[in-house]
Amino acid sequence: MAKDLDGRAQAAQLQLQSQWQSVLAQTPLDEQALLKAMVQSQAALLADQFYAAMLDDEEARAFLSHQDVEHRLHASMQRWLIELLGLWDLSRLDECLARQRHIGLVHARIRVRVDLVMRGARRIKSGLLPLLLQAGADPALAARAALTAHQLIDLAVELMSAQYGSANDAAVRTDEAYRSHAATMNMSLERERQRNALIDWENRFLQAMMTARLDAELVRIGQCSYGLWVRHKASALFSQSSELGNILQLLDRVDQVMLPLCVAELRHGALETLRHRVAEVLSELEQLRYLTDALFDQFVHLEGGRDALTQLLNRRFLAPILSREVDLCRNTGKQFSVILLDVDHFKRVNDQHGHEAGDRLLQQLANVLVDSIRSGDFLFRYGGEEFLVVGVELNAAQALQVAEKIRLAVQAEPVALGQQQQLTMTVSLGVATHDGHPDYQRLIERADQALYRAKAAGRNCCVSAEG
Ligand SMILES: Nc1nc2c(ncn2[C@@H]2O[C@H](COP(=O)(O)OP(=O)(O)OP(=O)(O)O)[C@@H](O)[C@H]2O)c(=O)[nH]1
Repeated sequence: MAKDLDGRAQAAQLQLQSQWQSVLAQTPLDEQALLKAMVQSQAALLADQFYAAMLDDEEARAFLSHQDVEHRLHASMQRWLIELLGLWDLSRLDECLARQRHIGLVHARIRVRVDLVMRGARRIKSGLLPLLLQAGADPALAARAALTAHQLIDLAVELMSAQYGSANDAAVRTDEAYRSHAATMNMSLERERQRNALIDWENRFLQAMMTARLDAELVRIGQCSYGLWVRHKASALFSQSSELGNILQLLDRVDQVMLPLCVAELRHGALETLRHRVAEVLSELEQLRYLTDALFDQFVHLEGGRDALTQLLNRRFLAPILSREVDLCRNTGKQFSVILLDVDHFKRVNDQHGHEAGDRLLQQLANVLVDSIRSGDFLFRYGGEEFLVVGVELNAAQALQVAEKIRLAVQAEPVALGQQQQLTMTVSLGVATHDGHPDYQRLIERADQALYRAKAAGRNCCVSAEG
């Protein structure tokens, strides 16, 4: 079903592309020149008209009146018009189409309704002919040029709307895909099967090494049953998982780099070097086993929306939660903040103490975080060793205080690694407060930049995006 939808959406896009192409190819040069001259001198006025139409709508007024939005969107609206009506270069068509799709995605994210965009476009269209005539163009030529401009604007809006629709459908489809796969598969059986497939390949690899027939006999790991499962089934089932990307990279590394090295050593090398190469492959297989287990663990908990390791919220629930907070903030005027947190030098922990110790450290960190925030706040495992707090009804100064409290709590609680050993962990934090901008992605980006500054400032500190 999802595939059919994708296929249909692609066919519709190709159709729009070819229609756009023929408008560009068939428009006479005098029409092109007229539209180009008009849009270059009147883009600001047309953008004003577009916004005036949108601002008629009370809901749109709430987010369009944000100063930053007004400033940025007004400028990008002018660029959009100049590109649409002033650029008659077929070689840049792909770029132009991609831009329309991107605009559609942004609209979906900040939930600008499609009918509002169409209303703005209609206002622009109705202003075009008067502007062309006002510039002194021959009336017949002006009428033809206005018609061409209408076609281009319609095509652009259609492309945006198509993208808007698929962006909204995508989240639902992802859920459906996960659920329907889960329902039809016995996941613990599947996990066992893949474990065995990996062991099977390992045995064949060792056998091929012992009989020195690596070249002829051994199927590449990417081609064996485990590799096929990863590339086809796991990619569909676990498409949002970071482990999957790592697994694919490891498979490539084994096939492209490590096996050729083993072959070379078998032919010409010393036994000691060969042993070393084999050990390297075995260590990569161990890593694959770890990542594959993590993949399945995630799946089991995904249904509940929890991250498997830490039991915190999974980041795919971030979008609906932040959207709702943006709405609440608009209605109540109460600000909320996000705190993005990253463990310092976490790679060293894994390298020196092993992945299991790293996992334990992340679990303990999750507990400290839960204890440091209020029960109304949201806590996400944002990435591997990154966490995100959505602090509701929290202004910039309060959010910075919470971040500092978290930083001190983490530092104060060493992780027990063995009977004797303890490890003090530190974290860096970036804090950003919602400033009324409707796109929550901007808020996360600001927190991310603040976190980057905290790392650059030497780690184990908090930086606020508000300066
Ligand atoms: N044990 C464990 N390790 C993970 C997990 N997720 C990600 N990692 C590891 O976390 C490490 C993150 O390393 P980097 O991004 O280089 O950052 P860092 O070492 O923390 O350094 P800074 O962030 O610059 O202080 C990588 O080695 C990942 O493999 C997990 O769930 N468990």
